[in-house]
Amino acid sequence: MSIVKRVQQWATFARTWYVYDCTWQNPFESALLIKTHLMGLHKPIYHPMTNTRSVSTHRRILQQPFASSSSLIYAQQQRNMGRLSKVDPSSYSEPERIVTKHSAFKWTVDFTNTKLLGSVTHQFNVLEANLPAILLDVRDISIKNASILCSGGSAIPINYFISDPVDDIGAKLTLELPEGTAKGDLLVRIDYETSNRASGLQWLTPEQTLGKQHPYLFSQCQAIHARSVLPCQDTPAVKFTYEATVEHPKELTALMSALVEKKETGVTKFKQEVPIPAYLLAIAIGDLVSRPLGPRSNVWAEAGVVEAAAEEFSETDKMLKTASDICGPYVWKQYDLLVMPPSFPFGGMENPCLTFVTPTVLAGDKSLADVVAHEIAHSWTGNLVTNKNFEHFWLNEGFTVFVETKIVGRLQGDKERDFHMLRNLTELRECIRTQLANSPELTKLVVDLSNCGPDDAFSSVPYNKGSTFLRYIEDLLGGPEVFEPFLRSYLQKYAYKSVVTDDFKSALYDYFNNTDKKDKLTEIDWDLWLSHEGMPPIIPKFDETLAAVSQQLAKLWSTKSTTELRADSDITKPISSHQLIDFLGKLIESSEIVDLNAEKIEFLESTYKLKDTKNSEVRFRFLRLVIRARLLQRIDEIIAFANSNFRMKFCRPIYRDLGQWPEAKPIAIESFESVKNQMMAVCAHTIEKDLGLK
Ligand SMILES: CC/C=C\C/C=C\CC(O)/C=C/C=C/C=C\[C@@H](O)CCCC(=O)O
Ligand SMILES: [Zn+2]
Repeated sequence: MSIVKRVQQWATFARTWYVYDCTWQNPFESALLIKTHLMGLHKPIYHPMTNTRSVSTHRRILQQPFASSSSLIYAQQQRNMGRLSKVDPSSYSEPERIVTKHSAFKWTVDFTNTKLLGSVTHQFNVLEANLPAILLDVRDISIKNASILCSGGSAIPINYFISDPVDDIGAKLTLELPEGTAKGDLLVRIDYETSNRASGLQWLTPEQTLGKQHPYLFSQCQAIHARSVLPCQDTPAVKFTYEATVEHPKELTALMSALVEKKETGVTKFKQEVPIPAYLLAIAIGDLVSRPLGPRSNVWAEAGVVEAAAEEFSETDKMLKTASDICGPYVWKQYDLLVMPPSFPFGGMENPCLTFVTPTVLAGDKSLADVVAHEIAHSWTGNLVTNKNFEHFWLNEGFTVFVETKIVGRLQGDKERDFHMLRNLTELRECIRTQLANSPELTKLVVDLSNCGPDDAFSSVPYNKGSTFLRYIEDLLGGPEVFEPFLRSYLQKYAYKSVVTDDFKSALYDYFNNTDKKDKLTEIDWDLWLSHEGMPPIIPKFDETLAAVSQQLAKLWSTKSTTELRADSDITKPISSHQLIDFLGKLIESSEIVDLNAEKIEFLESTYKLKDTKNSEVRFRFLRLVIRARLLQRIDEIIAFANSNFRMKFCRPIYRDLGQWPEAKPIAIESFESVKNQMMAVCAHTIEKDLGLK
């Protein structure tokens, strides 16, 4: 073997080794020194915490690209070794030692290079004397400089390095502190820039926008993508206020999850005075206009869609008032909506002061505007009382769906409220049967994220199993009259804080312990609800009037032939779009559908006028039935829908279904490869896994 080849082998092994253990805590240290020498780095390297002299060498080595084949092994090692935070398995930051109180961003938005350039100044509260270093989360962030800002205005540069990359999590930024750092306030400024592959940002070219004239930028930080936008304590255990100065093309409008402080040509200043977790940081910049929705609400969108959006979301203020009646005062001052480009990966995102909402809910008849009720509810459940880490995500989402259904109940009646819950259960069954078929542990209400990134754990379980649990408790304790006052007291008790499930449990016991409901509490099997897999162990008694219709239709269409159906007048009785959605969802669930062929599909399509439906929930379910019927002649239509929006709720199951259909799979893969660059990282990454490409 030539010496060159031998050196190459060593180099490959050495790169793997860095990935395996970057902290020099094992007997291979001397081997590492030899290998780094062979790689041409020529300088010995030292443990980063004990020798600051060689920090520049660390940086050279630790910012090397990491071998992806070994990074997964590394991720497990890293988690098993307990190096990720105890408070939050998805974060390196150490909220038990230091917390961020306030952050000030100064960003220049560079559309040419698709980067944010600038700085963040964090105001920390140091909780431990002599803290050796501040650990922050980063992902694809390039640090230019870091310094401590002194009260007199001077800046002391500090050493820093990035290490310990973990698949789907990011890496650790260590900012070394001078010896004897005291407890209390500490200001640290970091100059940095984002990468053009930042997982939390999406940059659209003018051609990818509705107006085709200007570029567009938006963020999606939940669950742990804020770390690709700025170095931060990217854990919901930490909440901070923020201010931002954003320099952007002067013809565009900049919006953030905050109040606008000042608007000048090409510079917008923002302020968020309510402490938020990093995942609620949000920014959008584009050619945007607005229409008023109420005294504290506007809807923002590209001009081509703003009128339709204003009409669709005209109930926003009513929903806000109803939510305040249920939950307490609205503390965020403004509640605006921003209609996103179709590639936004979720239905809605509860960014404070500015909910992001997918254009796929613009059905033309307000039938999908429940998403807004959901995002409004987050103003209390999630944004005010926040899960401490994403293992307890059900505290955000289960509570939010629970409040959302209460808003629906107040505005549309209890029958609609219960139908909403029952539709959610249809979705949950489908999710457990398909998406989570091979991950039963993710069907638990409280999940273990020590070996799994939050994006991979995301499903409708925390939403629908969580809200079912709360409805069960509400019914058990005597209904809304008894439970809603408790809900308000819980929200008040933990407002501005982050919680785990035990906090909810103790609030519940504290509240009801001295009442006649005390004995009822003993009936709750917490372990069964929180830690067991599968559907909710108890389904509360819901009003089934509206669901009975969709149930009956699903039964007819799954058991009867097309000829029999043509003669059945029951199938043509008028139904609501929600009943149509639930009926199609139940049909998808049926283990057998008699005569599922082109003729039946066409009859279904004509009976319910599905060809020109604007309702994305309807179209999505119908096309899944087309896939189930294996109608290859309609593949273009299926793919066109999957690629018309990258809301993961729709495109993931469609791509997954296509991946299980041998004749369609190559077409699906080819289509996915051709559009994946237009998807947000989270969407491309999960579909890649669904299609078995990763
Ligand atoms: C148990 C799961 C643990 C962690 C997952 C948390 C977040 C993961 C993630 O990928 C981000 C989710 C963001 C969701 C935002 C909005 C949803 O309410 C949308 C629901 C789906 C839809 O309607 O499109
Ligand atoms: Zn939500």
